[in-house]
Amino acid sequence: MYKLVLIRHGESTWNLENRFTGWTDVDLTATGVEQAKQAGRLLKAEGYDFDVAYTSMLKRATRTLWHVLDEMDRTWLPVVHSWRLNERHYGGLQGLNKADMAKQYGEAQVLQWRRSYDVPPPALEASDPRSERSDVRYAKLQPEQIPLTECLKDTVARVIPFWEESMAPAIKAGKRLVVTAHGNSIRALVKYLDHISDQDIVSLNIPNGIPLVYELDADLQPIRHYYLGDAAAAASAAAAVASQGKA
Ligand SMILES: O=C(O)[C@H](O)COP(=O)(O)O
Repeated sequence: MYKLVLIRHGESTWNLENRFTGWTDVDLTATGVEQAKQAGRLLKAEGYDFDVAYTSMLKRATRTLWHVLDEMDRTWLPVVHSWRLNERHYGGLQGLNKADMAKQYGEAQVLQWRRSYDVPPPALEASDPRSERSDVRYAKLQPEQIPLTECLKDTVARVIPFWEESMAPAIKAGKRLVVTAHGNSIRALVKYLDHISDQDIVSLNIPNGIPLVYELDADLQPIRHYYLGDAAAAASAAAAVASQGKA
């Protein structure tokens, strides 16, 4: 049996301000730092250890990983960064307040933008100053690989090749992985692993900074999954994420 640990980054400045973030590179708040440290302490206390860490190209996930590894005295572990683990690109919504958008366009529209499987939010213009197409960290990508918007289906389409090419082979080679990523890149992976339908994925929300453990069989099929620590607190934190789109 293999174990895979997934952690959504701790609270970010734009989580606190309730703004659509996507690929915008915002930092953790003091609360987010504490959540990340707490995740590391919990993992250590529960006897977890890792051989390799995976994270995105964004600082809220990267710093979360650093705090986790620091608490575990594992700052020397190899770290793999991939743009494929970045948050879902939120297109023209990036920077806008979720509750304001619900007031202006209605909660049903915001729910569709946030959670529908295959309807993307309005796209950014490639020339929009918010576009990441000229960001040096993505210089090795083709411009078309840098999204101007994404629905979850698009995020699945970039996360799963990385799972298959890098993460899954590492797990099968006996490496213990910790992954710090984002609400929707984790939803993409979880949808794939648990074979969640396009309808049921709408109601899945991932809380900040709580380790989500997957136990996987020899074929990497999930046996069970659970949040470490207080299950009720994890459920209420996930419900709070769902509520961010209310007017
Ligand atoms: O990009 C964002 O705004 C958040 O990290 C995830 O947002 P969501 O829960 O609204 O999809």
